[in-house]
Amino acid sequence: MHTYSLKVAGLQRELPICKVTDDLHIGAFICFGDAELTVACAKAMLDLLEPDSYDYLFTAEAKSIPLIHEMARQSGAKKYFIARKGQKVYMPNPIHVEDKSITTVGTQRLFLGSDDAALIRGKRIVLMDDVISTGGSLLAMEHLVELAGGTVVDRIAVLAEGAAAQRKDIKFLAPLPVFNADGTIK
Ligand SMILES: O=P(O)(O)OC[C@H]1O[C@H](OP(=O)(O)OP(=O)(O)O)[C@H](O)[C@@H]1O
Repeated sequence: MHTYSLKVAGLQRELPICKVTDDLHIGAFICFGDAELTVACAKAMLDLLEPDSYDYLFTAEAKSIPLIHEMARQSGAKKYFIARKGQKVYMPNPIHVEDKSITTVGTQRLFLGSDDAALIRGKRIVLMDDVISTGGSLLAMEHLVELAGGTVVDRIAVLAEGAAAQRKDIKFLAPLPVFNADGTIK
């Protein structure tokens, strides 16, 4: 398998290059289980945010969960929000939006309980994710926060993949190219 050598937050990792379609391959950035990387990326992302400029961090499950937790822990935040990709019985009257990402076949849905939505109402929210690629997940999170009555004041990720690296409305630690089947950069 081809790999891509990524340096981010002062650490080097070899990302396996995985097929999305015959024409599009991506470097798989998986923070799960990598405590050293999670701690370093969380610190570097917090360095890009003004501490007083937002009330809550917000993400969608799953791979960004350790990252958002570590960002909250390092910044002393007592609360953060995670949109779920399925409805849970303990979610009172959940609100939901459609979500489509580069790595998932078909459409997902993002859910938020009305208890969480009530806490978000009127608050300044920073959206965070491990990777922003097509921007589909970010857009879905933004819609969910708006539906809850919150205001998105910043968008931050570890990596901006492909064309996302040209976006001016997001903050990120490093760009991640997309690849051809032979492992060369597109
Ligand atoms: O900008 P996009 O095209 O939306 O792609 C980025 C999203 O895709 C990946 O999540 P994935 O859908 O694989 O979900 P997971 O974290 O639950 O595995 C990644 O963690 C981002 O959330």
